[in-house]
Amino acid sequence: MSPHVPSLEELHALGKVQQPTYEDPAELAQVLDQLRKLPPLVFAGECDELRENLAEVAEGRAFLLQGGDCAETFDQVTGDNVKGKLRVLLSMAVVMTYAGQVPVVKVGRIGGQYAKPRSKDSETREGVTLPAYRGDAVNGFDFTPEARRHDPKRLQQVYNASAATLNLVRAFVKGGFADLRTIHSWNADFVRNSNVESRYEALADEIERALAFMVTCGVDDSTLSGVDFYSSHEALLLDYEHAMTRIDSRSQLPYDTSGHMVWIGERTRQLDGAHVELLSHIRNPIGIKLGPTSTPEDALGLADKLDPDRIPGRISFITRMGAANVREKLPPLVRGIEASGRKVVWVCDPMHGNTFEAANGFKTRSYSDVVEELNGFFDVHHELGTWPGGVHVELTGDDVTECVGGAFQLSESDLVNRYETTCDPRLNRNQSLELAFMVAERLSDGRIERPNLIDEFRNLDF
Ligand SMILES: O=C[C@H](O)[C@H](O)COP(=O)(O)O
Ligand SMILES: C=C(OP(=O)(O)O)C(=O)O
Ligand SMILES: [Mn+2]
Repeated sequence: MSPHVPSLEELHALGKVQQPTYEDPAELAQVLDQLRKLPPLVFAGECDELRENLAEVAEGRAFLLQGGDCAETFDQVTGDNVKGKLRVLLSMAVVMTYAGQVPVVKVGRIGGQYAKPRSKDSETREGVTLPAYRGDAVNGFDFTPEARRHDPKRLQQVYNASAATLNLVRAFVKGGFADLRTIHSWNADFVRNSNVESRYEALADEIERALAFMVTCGVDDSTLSGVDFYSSHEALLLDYEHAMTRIDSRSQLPYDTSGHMVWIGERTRQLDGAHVELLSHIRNPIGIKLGPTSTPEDALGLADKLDPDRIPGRISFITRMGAANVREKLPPLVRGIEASGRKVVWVCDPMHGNTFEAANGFKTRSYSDVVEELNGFFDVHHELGTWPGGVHVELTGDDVTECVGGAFQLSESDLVNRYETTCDPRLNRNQSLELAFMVAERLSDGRIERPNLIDEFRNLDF
């Protein structure tokens, strides 16, 4: 490894925030040795390509859609599950591209999102206290001492599960599943009679007609058959991310090859901490979560440390203020960064600042709070003249009942029906598509200054 990347020991010496505690260091060392020998999961060139796409977002010429599970699990690595998530993300992207008239950069919280930071180290049920579940990368969800033990062999399973997922994602997005001409079939088994369903069907009809027209006119339709889709996860486990960091043979620069984009969470963004240090050395595009306690100085310090050369597309600030805070807390951060002359990607995570416990004990979020935070995000950027670059959401392709509200007006008493997440509540398929229509409306309602694709099209030299 390049002398520029600190050793694992040096990183751990900077602190062990949110890290597992393993009983047997030799067992961990053996797993990490194995991981270091395995092939990269993504290629450095793909990370560069995503960074270039994100540079377009930073310039206001594209929009980022980043979404997927809060916590992926090993037993959900199935064809149907991966297909379901991809289907909802691609449908959302189509809605935003067509109705919002903006190119959409598509990034999944997928193929690596297996480790979770927690607010408490332990969990107590009926008088029994055990270590908290920290994601399948660290321990098991079952409430038993065996399952909750931190097991380093799980890191090998993270690699295997990520490889299987990414393999299928690549096959789907390039192998015909994402072909725009099949857009109707993506949601053929939609929950019937919903307002979202009919809006989606109408939009799909319009797109079909537009495509048929293009093809009739002789426009080359080969570009319709596949899309670019990238993977991302929180770079939480230093052991794993360090082991997956490799020197790119073309550039001799280090990349974290566990995913295309990695982000630093709200709980691990300490400027002098190990996570910021490791990510300052890798060349992937980086996300940085910023919660309501973030100051402009925090954001500037992180930007300077993680992107001293101001590489376009390198940094995305993923703000997660909460619906009640966004209008007050976001503007100083945006002003501070803009005043430094930096062009970053501003992304709204409308999930993590809006979690609450329902009366029946389920951890949930209200769809209306999610929309409220997004509206605040769009309004703030509109007022400051900056580009609201993207949205980062926790969602699933299934018809789960984890967040309240939305088209079907899920109530707290509905949560029990299909509550399947192992960590945070996710938007279901209807709620996700509803959100995509809402975002598309905000992007195209004329309030936000942006390139007009129709004008650009008119000026094309045929
Ligand atoms: O996904 C984010 C965090 O891991 C999660 O919100 C923490 O949840 P907790 O407060 O239940 O630990
Ligand atoms: C842990 C997460 O978020 P945050 O770091 O913003 O709390 C997450 O994205 O699941
Ligand atoms: Mn989460």
